[in-house]
Amino acid sequence: MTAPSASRAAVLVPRPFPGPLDYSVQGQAPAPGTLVHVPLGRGKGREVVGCVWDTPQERSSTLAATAMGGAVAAARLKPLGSPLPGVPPLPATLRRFVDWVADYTMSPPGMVLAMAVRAPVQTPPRQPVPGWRPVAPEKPPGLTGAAATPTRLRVWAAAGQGTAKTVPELASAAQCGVAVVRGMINKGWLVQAEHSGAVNPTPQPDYERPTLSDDQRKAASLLVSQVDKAVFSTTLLEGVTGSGKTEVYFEAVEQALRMGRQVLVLLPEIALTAQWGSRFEKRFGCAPLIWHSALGGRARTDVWMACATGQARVVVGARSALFLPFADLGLVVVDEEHEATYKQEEGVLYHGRDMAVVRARLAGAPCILASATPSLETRANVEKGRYGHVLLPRRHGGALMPAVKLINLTKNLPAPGQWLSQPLRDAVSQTLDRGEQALLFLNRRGYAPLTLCRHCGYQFECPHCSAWMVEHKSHQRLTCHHCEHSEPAPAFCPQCGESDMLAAIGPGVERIHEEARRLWPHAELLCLASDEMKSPESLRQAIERVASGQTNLIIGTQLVAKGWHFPHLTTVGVVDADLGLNGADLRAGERTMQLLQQVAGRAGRAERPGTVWLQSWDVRHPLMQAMAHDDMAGFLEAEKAARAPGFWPPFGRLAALVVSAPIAEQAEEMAQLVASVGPHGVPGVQILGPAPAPMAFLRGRHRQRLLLKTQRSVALQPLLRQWLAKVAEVEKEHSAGRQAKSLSWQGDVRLTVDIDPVSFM
Ligand SMILES: Nc1ncnc2c1ncn2[C@@H]1O[C@H](COP(=O)(O)OP(=O)(O)OP(=O)(O)O)[C@@H](O)[C@H]1O
Ligand SMILES: [Zn+2]
Repeated sequence: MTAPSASRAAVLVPRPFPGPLDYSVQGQAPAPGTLVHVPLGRGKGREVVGCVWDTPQERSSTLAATAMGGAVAAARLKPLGSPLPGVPPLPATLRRFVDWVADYTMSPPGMVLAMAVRAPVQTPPRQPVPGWRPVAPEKPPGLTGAAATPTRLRVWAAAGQGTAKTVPELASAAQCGVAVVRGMINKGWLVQAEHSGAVNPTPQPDYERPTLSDDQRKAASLLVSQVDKAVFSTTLLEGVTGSGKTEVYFEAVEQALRMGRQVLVLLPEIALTAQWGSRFEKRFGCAPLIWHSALGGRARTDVWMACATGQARVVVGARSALFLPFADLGLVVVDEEHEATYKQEEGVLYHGRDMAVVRARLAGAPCILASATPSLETRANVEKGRYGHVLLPRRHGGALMPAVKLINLTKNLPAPGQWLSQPLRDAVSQTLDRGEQALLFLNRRGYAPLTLCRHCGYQFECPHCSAWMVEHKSHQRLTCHHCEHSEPAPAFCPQCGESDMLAAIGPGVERIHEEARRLWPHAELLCLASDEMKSPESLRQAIERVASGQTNLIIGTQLVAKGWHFPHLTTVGVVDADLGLNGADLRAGERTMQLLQQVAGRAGRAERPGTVWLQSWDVRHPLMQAMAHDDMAGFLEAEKAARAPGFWPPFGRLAALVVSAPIAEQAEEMAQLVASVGPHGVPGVQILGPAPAPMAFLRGRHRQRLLLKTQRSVALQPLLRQWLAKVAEVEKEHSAGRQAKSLSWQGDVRLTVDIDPVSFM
């Protein structure tokens, strides 16, 4: 170990530079991880908050050397500013994670750092308040015999756990009044210590433990032993819908709590945190800390600080919670690991599930991936022996898996302008008659996906995207689902001027709602779609109404297919089971299967068995057959067999390159040029494209796509780095030569690189 140079410090700043910048330091450099103000650029007073970074030797040798080339003469260095007051340094495990994510996703490390430090930079931490700790490790003489009441002993134990706690925190942890705690302070048994100022709940490991079934106990004991070992491992917790996966991984959470370590649980959607939080509360006696982008600045900084000081015990959140500065992470859980929403599609393009595994590895902690329909990627890792595997084959409490029935739409065609076939109508009517709940599922928001002029054929398209405008009847507007564009519902055709010929084509969830209201006027209807649920609170109330049986007919989009527990629901009707099967997406089949399984899994979770009806135009499709015969294994084998020969994931790796520009020719020309300098003729490597992207026009930009596909044995990032370096070289030559006729080098042409793409738009 060499002492850090007294004259300079490397600081990573939240800007797209290739690596940290050097600053001059008077005396001893602050420790790596310290957040400091630093001047940036030429102008006076331009300052940002950066993070003191490690020397290249201290970083992993496997990382590409990202230091800014060529040392700047010491005399020309700008001086390091003051540290951010009250903010603990970023732990080394988080700094290594930032480096790792940057390296893997090929993003500037400063942009990854930005995600990790935004909270305390935007909202400074609270002033510390007094907290309390035990006066000594041993119980004081006064706290013995009759004076050692169970309540006092609980307070004593709580005070000794983790960091200092406020009086209300101790009272809550020991389930007693504040007077007991105050009394102990007066006796001198507790002494003052610094506390962050925010009140953090203390979950109790055995607040209310369920009795696990044999299957559940077996699965749980393996997960608990992983936590106990306190080393990195990854385990897939696979269990059919309603098998109690949550209860099982709660046992692992309990173990981490007992060991005094921190737990991170990732959910694929903010919407799920409320129901998850109340389950957690029932099990552990208090709410978890919640982290997601909709949180206010103060709340974010409180959670951030609680993670850094070790006071946060359990944090549940969206993928961005991976970048919280946990002091002592002892377990990472990724619930519904197969969900595509784990992929961040803007800024740093990372996959939350994969990065969760990396985060756990760097922290030396076990990772649990939970799902009823694990991704093929995760299954492949299980097959290779990289991930462990535990299975819950049955539903909890003897509930049966729902029966699946296919409705052939070619033979049961609904009347024009209607979407529910007779068999489905009958099934719903009978369900309502029995006093049970039914769900009609259509994964399409709005009223109708297309508005058409029947006179001239004009289609209402988004002016900024290659997409139809979706009618939203409730707001009387046409809206693009790919950008912010929205306009009032038209009164006449802009092309031919006809006013009575505009027609809504196809159904959205609002239209099914309308049809259902006509068919079952006495039903208690509820529409569960993101457009209706404006706040987490309105969603929570809606879920509660369904769960408690206050509604008996639910119309919903993918929002209802999540991990909800609806005990009264027995009939699920999927209005368009084929939706999502077509298109350019590599995982279209797999994804549709997961969604259908997930929505089917809401049915029959309690005493009464469930039935799922799938309306399809193609009942012979392998997926419909697999659904009807409960043969997911067969379906997955077929999926794998289709992907293996071409080395598609998980058998090979992909990177997508998207070139976009305001003018179509610009994007085309640049894409051709990118392709021309690509790694052609390299064994195990294939370049596909360029071709116009399926969304050839998006938010006002024309898009061309290329795919780099490699076999597993090929290192993808180095190949891509060389490729991009060549692109930059050619770009330089062109701009030096000022080739005026080349459009690509003028204006706003962008190239984005997406490693392991999930979206194929
Ligand atoms: N051992 C148990 N004791 C009591 N209740 C249980 C037990 N196991 C599961 N349950 C209950 O059964 C229901 C289903 O469990 P849970 O939601 O954990 O299943 P899941 O596998 O996560 O389902 P999904 O994949 O559909 O989200 C919940 O209401 C849960 O509280
Ligand atoms: Zn648009």
